[in-house]
Amino acid sequence: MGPGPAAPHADKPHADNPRSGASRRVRASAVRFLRRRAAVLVRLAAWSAAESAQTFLGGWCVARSLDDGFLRGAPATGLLWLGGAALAILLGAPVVRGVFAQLPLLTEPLRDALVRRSVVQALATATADTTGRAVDATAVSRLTSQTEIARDSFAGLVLAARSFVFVAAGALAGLVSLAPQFLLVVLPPLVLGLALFTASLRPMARAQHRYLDADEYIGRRAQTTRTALRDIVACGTQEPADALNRRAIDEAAAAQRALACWAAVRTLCVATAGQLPVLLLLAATPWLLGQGVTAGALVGALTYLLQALLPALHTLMTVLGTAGARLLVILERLAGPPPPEAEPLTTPRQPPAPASGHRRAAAAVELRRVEVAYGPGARAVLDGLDLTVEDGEHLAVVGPSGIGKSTLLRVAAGLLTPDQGEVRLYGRPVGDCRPSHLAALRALLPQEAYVFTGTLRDNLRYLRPDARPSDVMATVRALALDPLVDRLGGLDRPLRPDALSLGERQLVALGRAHLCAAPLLLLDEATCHTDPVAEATAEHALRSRTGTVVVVAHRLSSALRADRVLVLDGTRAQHGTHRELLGTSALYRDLVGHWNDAHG
Ligand SMILES: Nc1ncnc2c1ncn2[C@@H]1O[C@H](COP(=O)(O)OP(=O)(O)OP(=O)(O)O)[C@@H](O)[C@H]1O
Repeated sequence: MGPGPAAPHADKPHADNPRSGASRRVRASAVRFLRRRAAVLVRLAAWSAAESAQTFLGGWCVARSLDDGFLRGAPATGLLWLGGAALAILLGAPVVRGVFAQLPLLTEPLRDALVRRSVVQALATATADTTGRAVDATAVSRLTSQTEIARDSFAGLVLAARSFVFVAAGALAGLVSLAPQFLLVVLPPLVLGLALFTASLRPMARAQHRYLDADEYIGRRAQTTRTALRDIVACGTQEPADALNRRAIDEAAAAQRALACWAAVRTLCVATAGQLPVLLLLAATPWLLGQGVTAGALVGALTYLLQALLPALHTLMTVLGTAGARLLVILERLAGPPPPEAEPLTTPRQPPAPASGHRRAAAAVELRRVEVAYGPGARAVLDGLDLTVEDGEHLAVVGPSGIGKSTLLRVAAGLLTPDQGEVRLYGRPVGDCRPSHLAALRALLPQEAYVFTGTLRDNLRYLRPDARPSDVMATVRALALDPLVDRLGGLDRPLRPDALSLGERQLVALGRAHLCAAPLLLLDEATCHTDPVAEATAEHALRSRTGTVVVVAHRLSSALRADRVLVLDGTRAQHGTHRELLGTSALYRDLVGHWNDAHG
């Protein structure tokens, strides 16, 4: 009974549309943010321009030291030029200081803006909740670690992007000044690598999103499974729960593989834009020498490529691929709608609003062409089954042993995803319901009643912890549980499950179902160990509460009490009242005959 695993896509973290909307909002906010800080950007560019000069001087001095010094037999001149290159490196120190003085003027306002936004979001979530119970569990993380990560990623991004632009400008200017032919060799692979990298950014960000989503989904599934463990075992739904968890893990593994593939693409881009020019330069040396390019210029060009361009490119691509994607994800989350609610630690107390907003207008259960087979080669247990159970109806399901009655209930409860067909609860496809929604819509009582060590009151209130004492007493009266309460020494005396008979355990579970807020109760031979009087009392009580009851009938009396009976007969299904079915269904007549024989 209670929350069980839902279809794997039931609580997928983000739909596509909210995300693209969030991307747009992030872009617009980023443009506004940078526009307002144009002065800082100009100062940053001014300091970075000095970095261009430093890069330019580095290669140029090396070239001169060879051409005008060492290769001409004038080592003193060569050393002088190398001293110039060293001086350029030393001059880099104040440049770095100047850049870092400007950087906080960009990163701190971003952090402040993100903190402000997180607080507003958390307050909006809390104030929008009229029950006063809403807790945005991610708010603290957004306020602390996520904003810090965003700030650090942004700082890294600014540093890397700025450095690449100005270093590349200095290096390209140096190459042209040494020999314009260098551009013919260096530019094509550089442009190709950068274009490839730019094209891969969007899918790389998508892969990062997918991985984070999958990772978070595993976390939520682990929490859900841990919370619902007792119920999963009690309902015998370990297999579907296991399958869902496996699917979540497989998805995370696939997402991580995809991410690794994009990391490989990034390496290819670095190789194309950064290392291929070096190779081409070496290969083109005879041609370049033929063009009158000097040996010093060649070494200077290699200095530009190896000392300046390649490290800047490598840093840019790594930072964009990792910190950039992280920053994008965090900004989109902060700009988008609040993240999906974590699975509740306890079963929700009230059913959520139905999808259509017309609970009474939608059928409680709708099955359309539902097919279920346990395994690829296995015979279909349910084959193209159509079934509508109206809200407020009481349906009994009958059929020979092993025909698929429990399967039908598990499908209707959203615990078993059919191979084909559609299942709706109150108008909403079960696949679209999060486990918490499913738990609020329906309660499934299996034959093996689940009772835990604790008081009888706790056991009864398990699916509705906030039930008032008067509600509990109403349930005790409705199900005639007084003798059991007396025997146990009161509602608040601890009970031991193994000290209860199977029938008593079923009574406790039935009481729990009576007290819970779910409008749909699915009873899978949940009264088989109770005596016929207790069964009749329980069914009457469950039926008297507002809602729908579907019962896998253990006795003929259950079928007689129902509004309608569904007879499962192999792949065929017939329904009607008891009287109608006696006339139309030979199988039903057999079952009734068997029940009559068995019970005199
Ligand atoms: N997890 C499973 N794996 C493989 N086969 C299964 C599984 N669960 C049920 N089956 C098979 O599916 C068929 C229908 O089982 P189901 O429990 O739905 O029948 P039932 O009508 O409820 O039976 P009973 O009245 O005996 O409880 C049976 O043949 C059963 O062996």
